[in-house]
Amino acid sequence: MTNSELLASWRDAPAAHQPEWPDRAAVKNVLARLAAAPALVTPSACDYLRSRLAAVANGEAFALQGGDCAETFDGATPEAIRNKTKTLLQMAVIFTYAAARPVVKIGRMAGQYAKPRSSPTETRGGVTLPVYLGDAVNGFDFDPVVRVPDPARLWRMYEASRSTLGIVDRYAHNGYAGLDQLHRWNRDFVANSPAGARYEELAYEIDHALQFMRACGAQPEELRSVEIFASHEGLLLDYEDALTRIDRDSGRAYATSGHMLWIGERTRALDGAHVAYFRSIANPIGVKLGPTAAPADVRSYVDILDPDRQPGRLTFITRMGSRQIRDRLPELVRAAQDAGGKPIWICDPMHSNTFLAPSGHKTRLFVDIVDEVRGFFDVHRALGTHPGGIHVEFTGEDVTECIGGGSEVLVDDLHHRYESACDPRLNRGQSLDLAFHIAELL
Ligand SMILES: O=C[C@H](O)[C@H](O)COP(=O)(O)O
Ligand SMILES: C=C(OP(=O)(O)O)C(=O)O
Repeated sequence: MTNSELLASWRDAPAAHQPEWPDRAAVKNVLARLAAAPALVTPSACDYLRSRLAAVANGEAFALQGGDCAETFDGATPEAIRNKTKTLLQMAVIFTYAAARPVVKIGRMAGQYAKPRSSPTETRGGVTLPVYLGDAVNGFDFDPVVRVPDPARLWRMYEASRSTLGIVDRYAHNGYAGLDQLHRWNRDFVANSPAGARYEELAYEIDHALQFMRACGAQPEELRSVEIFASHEGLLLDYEDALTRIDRDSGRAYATSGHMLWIGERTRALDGAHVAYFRSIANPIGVKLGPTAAPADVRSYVDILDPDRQPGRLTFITRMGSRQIRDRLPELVRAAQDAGGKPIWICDPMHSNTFLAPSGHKTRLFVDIVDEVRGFFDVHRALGTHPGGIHVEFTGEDVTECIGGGSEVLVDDLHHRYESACDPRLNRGQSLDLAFHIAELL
């Protein structure tokens, strides 16, 4: 198959969870605009992430992937993005110190605007409307006009992603994200949170170590800037295809909407359009694996998506649920080994631990999240493989969406600040608390 045949091949396969746009001409127009627009990330930056992930595949680094369940256009403010970035950096510092290994930081950011849903419709008070599919497709308000898929939103997704990348990039490189700012990230937070206070103690220890290093003449690069990569679920294939660019040097195709894209649990059919599209791009990619994933599927993903067995190319993001992780994961890890693959294994302890609280809020128990991560580490330790990282949904705000952890959110607190546009996220205290639990495992 030629490169362009490979790139076009996804169009012949069934594509699950694609929006039904009412105005096809408008879709064509916006896709043409996107196809002519500048790439959001460069192929060389994607290759660089792959090289960093190769260290994770080799057991020399740990990966932290996290951010909102569903980004929103209104939520893409500099302050909210900085708060999310700070949370990501604080968690990463906790891991780095605990594991004494580099942490590859990957935001669920700058592109996480489309959601696969369980049902195509939502009913409230006897009224049924199309379900919210993410800001890239329709609006969140329960209103018949707002819920109609609008292709102009694909352009807004591009713009919001571009502006988010710019904010993160400035934050990462202007001195605010360097290790000498450890206390500053926590300043607004330490007073009212046990996890913040624990973090502060750790920050003092790190300060001490840094002073020692400076006294020895060392100037670690992380003191001044950090690397933060962007990832999202590559759900909307028309959007991804329009932003696919051929790298002039290598002749390979790259999704330029983000450094790393993943295939979701609902769209990972082996003969489906998502697998076909992902096969054609050279980015580092992920595949979510839920409890129904079979060992034979894993062998096929390795063969189809990582034919060259390139370290850092393929990540399996497992989301089994705290009750199934210990039973389901071992055979999948062995299947990847049988196929001669060396994928990265990342634990998503969020997506199979969701339930509906009596108040009607979708929520997750902090203890289940911790337990799934523990199960993930137990399995890898027993098999002698590397528990490569975690994938979490969090925000930098003090929301009340998950129960327990940090400064204890109770089931009756959920309504106080439930702001997620889709699934429940850890707030900042819960995120740091989780990071300290994981640090013990590291
Ligand atoms: O984030 C994951 C899915 O999009 C989400 O869990 C779907 O939620 P639903 O089951 O409410 O549709
Ligand atoms: C939809 C998601 O998860 P999953 O595919 O694992 O259900 C997600 O991570 O947003």
